[in-house]
Formats: sequence, C-alpha cells, structure tokens
Amino acid sequence: MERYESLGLVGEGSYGTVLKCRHRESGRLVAIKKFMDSDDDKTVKKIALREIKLLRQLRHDNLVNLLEVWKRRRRWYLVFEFVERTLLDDLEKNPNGLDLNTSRQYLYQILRAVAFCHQQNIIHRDIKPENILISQGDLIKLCDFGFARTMTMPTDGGVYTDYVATRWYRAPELLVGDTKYGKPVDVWAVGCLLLEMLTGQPLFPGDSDLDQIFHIVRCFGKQISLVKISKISTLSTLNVIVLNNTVIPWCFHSQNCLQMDPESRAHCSELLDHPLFTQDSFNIR
Ligand SMILES: Nc1ncnc2c1ncn2[C@@H]1O[C@H](COP(=O)(O)OP(=O)(O)OP(=O)(O)O)[C@@H](O)[C@H]1O
Repeated sequence: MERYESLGLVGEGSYGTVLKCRHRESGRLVAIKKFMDSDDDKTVKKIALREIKLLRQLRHDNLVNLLEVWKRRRRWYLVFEFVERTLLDDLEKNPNGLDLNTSRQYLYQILRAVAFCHQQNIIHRDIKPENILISQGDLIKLCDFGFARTMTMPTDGGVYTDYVATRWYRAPELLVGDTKYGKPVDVWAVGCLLLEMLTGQPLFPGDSDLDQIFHIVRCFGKQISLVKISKISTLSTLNVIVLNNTVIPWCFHSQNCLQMDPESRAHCSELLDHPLFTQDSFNIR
C-alpha cells in the first residue's frame, strides 16, 4: 500500500471499502478495493477469493481491469484501473433519464460485458447502476464480481443458496426462492437498467421482497392497456410503448429481457443483434 498515495474514499460496500489512489512512481490513478479482515469472516474470504479468481479469468474492454492483488495483515487488496464515474452518478444528474442514444450506447456495452461473462459460464448476479462504471469517452466497465459465480452443469444438480444482491434488479425466480436460476437473472437486471436509463426512475423499487413482487405483478397486469407511439417516427420503428409516461422499447420489454419466465428471456448475444443496435439509422457498432 506504501507504493500508493490515498486520494480518498470512492465507495463503501458490505465487505470493504474502495479508495481512489495514485501510484507514487507512475502517477497512475487506481481504485483499491480493501476487503475487511478475511481470516475471521468466512463470507468475506469467500467473496474476496471469488472476485479475484473470476476477474483473473475475465478480460474484456467492458469489464473493469484488475491490475494487481495482494494480502496483508489478513486483508485482501485488489487494485483496479480507476474509472471516473458510475451510471448511478449519471442518473442522479439526469433525474428524467438519459437520452435514447446515450441509453442505447450504454446498453450495448453492458450487453457486451454480460454476454462475455455468460460465454465463460459466469453469471454476475448484481447488475445495478452502482456497478456500471463509465470512463472518459463513455466507455462502460462492469465491476463488482463479489457475487458473480460460475454456473454448474445441470447434471451436477447445483443449487445456489448464497444470493443476497440488490432487490430492485432481482428477477422473479429469485424473489420466489428458486435456487436453480441461471444467466436469465442478469438479463432481467439489464431490462430493469434500460428502463431506468430511459426514465431516470428505478423500474421496480420494492421496499421489501414482497413489495418487490407486487411492483412486478402490477406492471405486468397493466400491459393490456399499453399504448403504442406512432407519432415519434424514430422511436415507432422500434415498436415503442408508453406505460405511465414511461417510454419502453417494446421489443426489449415484452419479448426479451423482462419476461416473467426465465426460459423466455433472450440471451445477451441475441440482444446484441436487436434492431436497436443494427438498424442503419441507429447503428452504433
Ligand atoms: N475501478 C473503480 N474505479 C472507480 N470507482 C470504483 C471502481 N470500482 C469500484 N468503484 C466504486 O466503489 C463502489 C463499490 O465497489 P464494489 O461494488 O466493487 O464494492 P463492494 O464492496 O462489492 O460493494 P457492494 O457491497 O455495494 O456491492 C462502486 O459502486 C463504485 O462506485
């Protein structure tokens, strides 16, 4: 740690703190995630080791880059490239939501990050605005792999029992206690994020697990009265709907990310081929 000068706290999580630091020799800015004492607490140890193992395996432009790791006085330290802001910061600055083009560009990169994890058979399990870092030039970097895990083969009969991640982005199967969930939980969270980017408001801000289910059921019950917009030409080609003044790219909402049945949700790799990204007038590749 002596090689780095601390410039202040940037984040505080359940299992440690994240400090902005400068490498004394090179001047490079980094974020150092310092876990709590991991020898006494088995959960901290498990989360730290899992994050280290997965991040060493996962290298991608849209994933935060792990630079070095050490353990000192029973604490793990993870050094990352420093990223200027999070999606939460952008949403706080834009309470009415981000414009469609910005949302689309962010969404595309988030999908690339998650598709890459899924290709490696890893589910992130905690996709939320705080964990979407945005660097200069609006490059998305997904972070926080403390809850991520490798999927077991269906034949292993693996069940996942340690899921505690953020409620607002939790898929219905998690809320009802299904322990055999999979990649579709990340797709649900991405669907929630998209709507939050477009409106500035969390889609399902439940204040308890039960309330979370009510939020979701209420929204799906209202689908019958959804109205298509035809007058906004750029949006209508994407088959957009309005729900309580919320603009929703319908294809995402109804056929893809936010399906109640996880089996019916699209795969991230399919979503990357969605007209939202491939149509000439919207092409961002
Ligand atoms: N590389 C980074 N650059 C800048 N800020 C970062 C970086 N990594 C993390 N942060 C900030 O620190 C916060 C906490 O980081 P992270 O989510 O990895 O820690 P955590 O202890 O797992 O938190 P939580 O309990 O909220 O999941 C992030 O939400 C982000 O604001």
